[in-house]
Amino acid sequence: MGRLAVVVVAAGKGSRMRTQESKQYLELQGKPILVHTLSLFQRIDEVDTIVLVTGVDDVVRCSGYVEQFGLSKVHHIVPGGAERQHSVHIGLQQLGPDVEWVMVHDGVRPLVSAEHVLSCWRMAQAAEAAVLAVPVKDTIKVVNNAGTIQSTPDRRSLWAIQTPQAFRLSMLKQAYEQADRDGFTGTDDAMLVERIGTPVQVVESDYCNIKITTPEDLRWAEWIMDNVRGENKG
Ligand SMILES: Nc1ccn([C@@H]2O[C@H](COP(=O)(O)OP(=O)(O)OP(=O)(O)O)[C@@H](O)[C@H]2O)c(=O)n1
Ligand SMILES: C[C@](O)(CO)[C@H](O)COP(=O)(O)O
Repeated sequence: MGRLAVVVVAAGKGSRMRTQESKQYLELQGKPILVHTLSLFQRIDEVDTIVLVTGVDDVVRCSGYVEQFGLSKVHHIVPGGAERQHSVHIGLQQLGPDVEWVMVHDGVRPLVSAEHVLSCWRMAQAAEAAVLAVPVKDTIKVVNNAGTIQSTPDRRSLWAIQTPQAFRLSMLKQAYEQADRDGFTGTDDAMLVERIGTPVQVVESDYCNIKITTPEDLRWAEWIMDNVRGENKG
């Protein structure tokens, strides 16, 4: 079986969190959010290596966390780019031909369950590309700039996409290179893979795998860690 790498992207500024400190370094249960995320992948036996993509000014403190928290699978810590897509691309470039599979994960999703991570990877091994997702619970409307509803897509076909997103590495690299050549920017990795014609499978996750984005998410994340995901305490 080919080696599995995880690229954890954590080079964002967290502007929607509106804190001076980037949100990935805010503490959850006494440890930085990013440390919880890295610790989760550190504990999964199937993961061989982790690439951490961080802010240019945060490489040194992240090296400190790797030492302090025994994150021995973090083999690369590299500065990211202006958009998430650039950061992922930089992360992928650290991986050599010995790596067959890669999962891309947001540093600010510390509450994914190990079981769902493995389900996603298993699906990728069968289908080349897989992402975690949940069915949307609200009715979704397409609204124009004037605030007028244009249409109501059938909710049964709508899924909220999460990470990790798992792929054969060679195919994902090809998708990133094509996006680069075309000047295309997407908001997740699957979008880049879809546009080179590779089908991406959805694996049902749960609603606890939140992306910590705005201030209320922090309280919600504390609650989930206390009441649902004790095992995610890094
Ligand atoms: N240039 C960027 C932008 C985002 N990310 C990472 O991508 C993940 C998802 O992005 P998001 O939640 O949007 O984070 P931010 O870009 O930091 O947030 P905001 O959009 O509020 O500024 C985060 O772990 C973030 O650190 C990254 O590595 N490089
Ligand atoms: C990749 C992602 O987490 C899927 O939900 C999300 O698209 C990234 O969020 P961003 O706010 O667009 O960076």
